[in-house]
Amino acid sequence: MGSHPEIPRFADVLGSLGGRLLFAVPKKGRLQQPTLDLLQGSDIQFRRHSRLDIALCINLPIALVFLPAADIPTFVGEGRVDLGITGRDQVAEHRAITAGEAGMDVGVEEVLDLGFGKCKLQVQVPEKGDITHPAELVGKNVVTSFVSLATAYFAGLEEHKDDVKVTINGELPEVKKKLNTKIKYVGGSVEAACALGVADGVVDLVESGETMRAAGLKAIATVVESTAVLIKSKHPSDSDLVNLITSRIKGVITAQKYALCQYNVLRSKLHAATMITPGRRAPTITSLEEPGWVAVSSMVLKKEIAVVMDELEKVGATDLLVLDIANSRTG
Ligand SMILES: Nc1ncnc2c1ncn2[C@@H]1O[C@H](COP(=O)(O)OP(=O)(O)OP(=O)(O)O)[C@@H](O)[C@H]1O
Ligand SMILES: O=P(O)(O)OC[C@H]1O[C@H](OP(=O)(O)OP(=O)(O)O)[C@H](O)[C@@H]1O
Repeated sequence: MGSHPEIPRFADVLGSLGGRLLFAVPKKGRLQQPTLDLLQGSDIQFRRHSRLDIALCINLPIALVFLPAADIPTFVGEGRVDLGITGRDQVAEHRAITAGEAGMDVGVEEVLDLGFGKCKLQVQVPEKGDITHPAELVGKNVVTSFVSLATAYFAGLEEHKDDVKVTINGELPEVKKKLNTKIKYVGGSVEAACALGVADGVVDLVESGETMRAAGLKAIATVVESTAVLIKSKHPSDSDLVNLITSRIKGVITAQKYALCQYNVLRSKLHAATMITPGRRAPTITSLEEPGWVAVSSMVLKKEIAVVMDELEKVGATDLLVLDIANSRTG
């Protein structure tokens, strides 16, 4: 028999944490890579053994725990894990679950919107069918992976059948009685349920809409709009470290969103130019050796950069440069 190299076990690593802050990150799926990129940008260094779902950070007293995105709000909500990254849809589902269980507290606070993983949880029905409004699904079969959110949503519809504007962005309708609508759980490929005759409608995530259209479905209402979020437990083990990680992640996100725009302009045109580039707090202005001229440097949203450059040229700015920001700390 060959000898096996020593493979650390999850329980052993967990038992030897020595007061480290636990930070849950998605172990797979669409949120994993952008989350790992964010950790790298925040200089949270770690080494992960293959197959092991826990990794100790090398340069901070943190341990990363790799968990399914759907389970992260539960672990953070229970308070054993201090921080987590998951979708707002998953946090909303956790809220809907805990709202339905007497004495259970949601236990989770959203700290930061991370901007990636943008999608919508939508009510969808067959494109060629008669249903055009979610209230028409009341009493019928609805299939979803988000059972508690869908239950709360249809409870709202059943209570206010005539109210066409029932949405639960933020507000959760109370589930007071047994629903007439039959909500069934499936773990994936939700979009197939209507074609397979299992559902009259589904509640599923939509990003580009390709999956929905390929399944012959159309969206008729939005239950939750989602992006990835940083969440924390209500009583983290080390609030200072939570604040440090939050600042680092915030710095990386700001750096991704903004570029630094630099240009030269006549002082007489400075007012017009700085109206175009007001900066986050204020632009930095320095005098040039050439009389009457100033140099301006200002943070500009990346998505607006082309229009900003067009406008700057129109007011006479020259020597325009746009520089990437590697990292940032702003107020
Ligand atoms: N098409 C999408 N576009 C953008 N974000 C998405 C999309 N689908 C899911 N998400 C986000 O990613 C989160 C995790 O979904 P994903 O399907 O990647 O998870 P998973 O852990 O691999 O689960 P599953 O095994 O059920 O697919 C969702 O809760 C949502 O916030
Ligand atoms: O609007 P689109 O860009 O097409 O994305 C939406 C699809 O993405 C997710 O599924 P995923 O691909 O993660 O597979 P799953 O069905 O196994 O969850 C979601 O559940 C939708 O099916």
